[in-house]
Amino acid sequence: AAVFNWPDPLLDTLDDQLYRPFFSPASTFALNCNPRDNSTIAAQWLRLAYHDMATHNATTGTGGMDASIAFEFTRPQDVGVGMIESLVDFLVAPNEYVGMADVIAMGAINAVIGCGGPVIPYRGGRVDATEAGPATVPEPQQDLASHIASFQAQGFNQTEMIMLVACGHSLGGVRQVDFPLIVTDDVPAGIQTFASTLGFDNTIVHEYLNGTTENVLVVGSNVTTRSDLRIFSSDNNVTMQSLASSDTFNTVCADLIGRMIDTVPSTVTLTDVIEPLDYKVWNTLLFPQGGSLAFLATLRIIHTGTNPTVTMFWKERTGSFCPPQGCSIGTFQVTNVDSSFLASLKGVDSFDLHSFNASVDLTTSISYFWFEVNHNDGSAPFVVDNNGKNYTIDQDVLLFDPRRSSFTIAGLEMVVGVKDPSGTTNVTALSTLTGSTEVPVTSSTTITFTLDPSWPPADGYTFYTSPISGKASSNTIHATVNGTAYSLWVPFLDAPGV
Ligand code: HEM
Repeated sequence: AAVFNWPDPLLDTLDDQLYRPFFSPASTFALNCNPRDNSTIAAQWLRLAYHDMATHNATTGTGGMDASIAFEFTRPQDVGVGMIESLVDFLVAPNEYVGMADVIAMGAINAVIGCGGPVIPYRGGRVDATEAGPATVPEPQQDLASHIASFQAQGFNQTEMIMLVACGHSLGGVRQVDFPLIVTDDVPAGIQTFASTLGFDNTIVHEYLNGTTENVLVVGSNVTTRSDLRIFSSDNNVTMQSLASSDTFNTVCADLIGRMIDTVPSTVTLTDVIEPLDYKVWNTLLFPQGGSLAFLATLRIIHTGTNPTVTMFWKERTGSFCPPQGCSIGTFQVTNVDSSFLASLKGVDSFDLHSFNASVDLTTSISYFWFEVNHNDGSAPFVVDNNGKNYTIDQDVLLFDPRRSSFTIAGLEMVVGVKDPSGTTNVTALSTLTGSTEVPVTSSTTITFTLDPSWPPADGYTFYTSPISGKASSNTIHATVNGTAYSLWVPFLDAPGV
């Protein structure tokens, strides 16, 4: 599993999106196999993911899961409201570190579990394309040889092609409005589903094998577009028969859909599989407050039923203030929060959030922190120290100040403190903006801060402010103070203790 060395914005964000409930649309909307457009959100998300991947060329190492689909919606093979609606579902999820391609991949695994299918391992780190890929999504009117060639190019052999199509077409169906030449007869609700069951299961296989299928790509009156029939029968049904066991079907689909979402350009390296972290440092904030530095931090621990006592320790940045074993403070609040559906399928039902609100000496400041978890059972306290590296605070010169900041209807009046009395520091933020269905879906803008007249200098800090758009999904603040460049990523604006 991926090792989390704090700070790691990519893993940090992906962990939140995977395992924090209702945090990301990509882990929420498709649950309960929720219906939409007479199909399901899950079916729409899975089709979107396949079409995004289908630009891959295994020989040249180009294309794959790269969100190039956002540039390709006008192509006939990508027709359907579900495609654009799925992208809209995901618009708020990317940030500076997590691209849309990672979100589409996350949508695919949540689509499958949302409809009762198997858990698929998730890796992150996909890189978004800046232009359309080749038009290589297979189409129903093409012949078998073209389909074999397409899947070969995407990295799947003929057997795997049969399996992947059966897995994908476990969900959803063909809409008459989009494919009138395929769905030639009127069908209820304008869609001919691939199988008689809604969920992710191998009913598609059984109904194909026992001749009861109504899959229009198998038995439709338009023989030219019977692509599923040509594909499924291309090895005399040997592969389809092998999928008659639902355990085999689930194992095969988890493997192949996993490979599908991990199909990326050869220049991209994905992370290891991201599992729920045993310990995650979360929502750290450092800012000047009434003659000291307020330091807020939360340690997220997988709930085990025991009630450990957690202590946070820290060391000063300069001089000596803390005792040799470090300054320390106990939790001010422990909250038990639910985990996401995916986390619960991995055996993690909830997390305990141990929150700290420390008052750090202003002059000696803080350089790093760590935790001791005491299970109160006579065993030695367990040290949580970022895998031996400690949790390092690299600077205290440029700080986001959540208490001086305020929310407005338009967004946020962000206030940052700069440890420089001159009042002439040039402070900017790079805001990552979401919410556009125009490509590129994620954009960024640079914002300039000005001296904040409502917050006079205090505690050695000068305060600067700027309105930040409500569409900013995260901000990185930049300032150069006395020749040194500082930057601070602000992924969240609130934390326990603010
Ligand atoms: C030769 C290969 C394939 C062809 C020709 C094909 C063709 C089609 C067509 C024509 C539709 C109807 C779309 C609509 O009406 O909105 C469809 C739906 C769908 N396809 Fe495929 N497909 C292929 C492979 C795959 C693969 C490999 C997957 C995923 C692993 C997949 C997943 C889906 C899903 C989930 C739907 C249902 C969408 C919905 O209900 O909104 N397809 N496919």
